[in-house]
Amino acid sequence: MIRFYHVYQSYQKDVFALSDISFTINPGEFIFLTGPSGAGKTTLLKLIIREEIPKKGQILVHGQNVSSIPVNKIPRLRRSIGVVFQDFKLIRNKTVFENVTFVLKTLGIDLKERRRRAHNVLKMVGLQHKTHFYPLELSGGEQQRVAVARAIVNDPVLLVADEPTGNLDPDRAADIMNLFEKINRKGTTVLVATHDRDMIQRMRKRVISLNAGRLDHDSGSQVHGEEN
Ligand SMILES: Nc1ncnc2c1ncn2[C@@H]1O[C@H](COP(=O)(O)OP(=O)(O)OP(=O)(O)O)[C@@H](O)[C@H]1O
Repeated sequence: MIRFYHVYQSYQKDVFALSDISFTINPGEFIFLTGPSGAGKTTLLKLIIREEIPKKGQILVHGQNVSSIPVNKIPRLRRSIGVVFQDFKLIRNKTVFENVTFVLKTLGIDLKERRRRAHNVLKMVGLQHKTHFYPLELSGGEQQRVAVARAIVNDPVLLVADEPTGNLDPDRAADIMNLFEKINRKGTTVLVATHDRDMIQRMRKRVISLNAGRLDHDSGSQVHGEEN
């Protein structure tokens, strides 16, 4: 599903945001990616969605080498991945409904079906009553939940989330994690970057820890026969 093989990323000469990262994530796994601020978590997620290309090493996502994937195949790769960005990336002049169903519209899915799917996911995140609001009319936590709804509306094969509970109170954060677990049980692979140690402990999932760009620990490395 996802394989990193001796991956390096740098933004400045000889300064590495990621150094020699290798791991494999199998289909259907639920993984937390953790580590201090600046450890490289967001960078790693950006490499998976091909927002960036590694300086060295190989990354396979769904069997494709993301560095060499043709430009015209990138949209298809991205459509199979639901992403919750750290800064939500909601479109300001579109309503919650339009934000959540934007991708469905580009895929030619009709309004009735878009409404049905939006209703389902907005109910899951507890925002069905805010369907026609604009992002700036919502709290930070509500915007975050819209971003989660948008990420799952197209039943992605892989869900990638960068601090998806950072702006939420503990009860809401637990709701979102329960939702992710539910999605995971239906077969979606879930990868969540977070600082929240309590949540990680409570959830008892595989944990990959980064520190200063290096893979510090992978709780699943023996189970999954990795070479870290
Ligand atoms: N576009 C960029 N240009 C230059 N340096 C960058 C860029 N993006 C990230 N970095 C650097 O790469 C390192 C890793 O950053 P990254 O955002 O991946 O960390 P993180 O673990 O996600 O941190 P946080 O928990 O604070 O979000 C940091 O030292 C950061 O300053």
